Amino acid sequence: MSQGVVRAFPPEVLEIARKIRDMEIRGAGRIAKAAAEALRIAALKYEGESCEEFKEYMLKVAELLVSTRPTAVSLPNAVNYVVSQLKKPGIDSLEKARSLVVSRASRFIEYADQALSKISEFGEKVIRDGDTILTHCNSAAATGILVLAHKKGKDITVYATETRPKFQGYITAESLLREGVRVRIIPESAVRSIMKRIDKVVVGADTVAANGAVVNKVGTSLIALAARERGIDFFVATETFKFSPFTLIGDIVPIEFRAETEIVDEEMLARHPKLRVLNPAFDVTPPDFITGIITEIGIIPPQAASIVIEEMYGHPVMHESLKAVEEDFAQ
Ligand SMILES: O=C(COP(=O)(O)O)[C@H](O)[C@H](O)COP(=O)(O)O
Repeated sequence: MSQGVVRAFPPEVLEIARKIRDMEIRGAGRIAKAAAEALRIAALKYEGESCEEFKEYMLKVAELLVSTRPTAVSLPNAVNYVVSQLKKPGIDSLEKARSLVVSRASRFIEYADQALSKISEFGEKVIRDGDTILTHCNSAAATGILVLAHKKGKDITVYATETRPKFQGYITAESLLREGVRVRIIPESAVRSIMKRIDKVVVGADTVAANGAVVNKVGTSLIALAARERGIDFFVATETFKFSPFTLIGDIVPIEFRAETEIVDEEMLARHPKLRVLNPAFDVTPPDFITGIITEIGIIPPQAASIVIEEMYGHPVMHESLKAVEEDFAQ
């Protein structure tokens, strides 16, 4: 690799990174697609002439994107998919390297869109006419299922949690209302008391670990607990690129902790200098609480997560390139 100074990133790339960090682009699937798009733009806008410098520059862009939010594995998975093959032998000209990045980014985005439609089709089958369904936060994968069930003429009612502190439940409610779905918003604290009205739960995922545990918006695991208490089916809707190859070798999924001021205002913090606020953005739902994971390749039991990961990514110990790219990002 050249030791030259890495070029400035295009403003569009910096803007996408900022939007992901500030949650203007949010939700694990959208984050992954935005990262792929940022890599595509970075490749197209590269103005140098050296293949080696291009590779170094792309790895730096990749590193910037991966650093924006820590929990959703869709982000490093998308980035790895787009840039990891730059390390393969034979990528020895700038044009080859650039077209590799552009074509893989486009392919990822196309795959992600198709995956969402397939998830809707598989997931719609678990929804019955007359069902009342609880969802949490805002998940494109979960919402797609509910919209398709409604479009197929099933009379459903959706309970959407507010999802404090960022109120993503409002986004869910509005997108369902636009499609004509009947919606009730509830505070998360009401979940257990309304569970008697619920026929099934459908939520999204940020990461699926090799043991089938699902990392999603904080509060998901409490909803799963309340559903289990009543024997209510709990489904997770997710693309397979949210399955984490890193957990196959024991890596822990990092949980994002966000600013104290999302929970308590500056004035209260100033009045009580000893007060500390914990604001975890995600939590972990154990596999035993999950009825099925609805993916674009079918509905799988959570216990099959490691098989899916090996099929999709190979075993990381056998497949050094994935780890090598990850280490590059960490430098
Ligand atoms: O937890 C969240 C979003 O959290 P945040 O708002 O903090 O990003 C969503 O349930 C998953 O990302 C899945 O969403 P999708 O199915 O759209 O990928």
